[in-house]
Amino acid sequence: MVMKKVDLRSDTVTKPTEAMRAAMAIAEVDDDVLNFDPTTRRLETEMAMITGKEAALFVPSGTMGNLISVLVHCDVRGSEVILGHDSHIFIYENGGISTIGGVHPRTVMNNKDGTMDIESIEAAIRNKNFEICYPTTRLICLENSHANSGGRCLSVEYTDKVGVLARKYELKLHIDGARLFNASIALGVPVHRLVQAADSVSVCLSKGLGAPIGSVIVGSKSFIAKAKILRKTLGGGMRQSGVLCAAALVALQENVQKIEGDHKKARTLAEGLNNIKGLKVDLAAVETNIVFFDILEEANITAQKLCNILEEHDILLMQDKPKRLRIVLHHQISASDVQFTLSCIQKAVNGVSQGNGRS
Ligand SMILES: Cc1ncc(COP(=O)(O)O)c(C=O)c1O
Ligand SMILES: C[C@@H](O)[C@H](N)C(=O)O
Repeated sequence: MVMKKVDLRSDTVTKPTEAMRAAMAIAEVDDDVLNFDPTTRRLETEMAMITGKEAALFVPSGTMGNLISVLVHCDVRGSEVILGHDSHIFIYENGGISTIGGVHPRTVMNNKDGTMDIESIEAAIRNKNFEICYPTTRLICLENSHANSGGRCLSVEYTDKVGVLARKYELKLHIDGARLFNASIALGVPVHRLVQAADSVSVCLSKGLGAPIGSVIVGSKSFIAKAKILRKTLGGGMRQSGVLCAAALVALQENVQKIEGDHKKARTLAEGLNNIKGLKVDLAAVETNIVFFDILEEANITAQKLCNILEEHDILLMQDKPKRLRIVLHHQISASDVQFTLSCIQKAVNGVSQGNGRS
């Protein structure tokens, strides 16, 4: 019997549901480069409506969504983007905005809650009177929810303030909204209101929404027109993309309502971990589906060793640092999976002899 893996490495690991596969099989498709694929257009129309933006564009990944967005806003040589020192764009996207786009990053420290101090953002904006030396600031990037802060949510009030600052200096605002639906559900704020201040947003379909592939960038019609050309330049123009978008449409119908449950499972897991001697969780940081936990010295086990022990029980986690691990909940993790994981971690950390332990 093949044991089901409890895959907690990320919310990017979900498999397409039967409903998604059925929709993919019968999707109405056409060439989305030569004209438009009807199913892709349906998804883009739906996402523009949900986010309150004029237009949308389906892209293969969140990394490409962010890259295209930054490069459209910073289309002049010598451009600079202000972004968090712990942002996904700065840390995990191979420096693409610079290596491909020639855009200069200007990092501002992220606070524990994923925000950047407004004053620090303003201080980082270049003085145009010294352009003989300075790059030109053209864009500010936020990330909501903020992955490396543990999935913390940026409030609509904060986002609006950054929007006011951007407009004050005639800058654009992009939001990396890979987990925007998680932030919306956690805050109880509609998606369109949460991103109202943004000129562009990149939303992942392949994370908490559970679609197998893709992201959507949204913005003005002129922004999306430029983005579509740049997507083709980067090799992201897809032909019958409706096969993929059909699954994403199912995800929008079926999985948004499951996100709150993911957050509850994350909370249960976080509280359970925090009750295990030798482990520490910042419970205040657990606002959505991501849980970071630290292994204390008294536990006398490394993150890698714990990952290895858990893998023997078909539980997969991602190591963040030598004594820190990350767990990401998604709709294919059950409440019993959470309890089984807690039980296995308890035994591994407390050094209890390992049985399979699985009911
Ligand atoms: C906050 C954030 N932004 C962007 C991305 C990039 O998405 P993708 O993996 O689809 O390139 C990820 C993770 O993958 C992410 O966690
Ligand atoms: C690792 C990172 O790139 C990915 N976005 C994740 O959160 O799993």
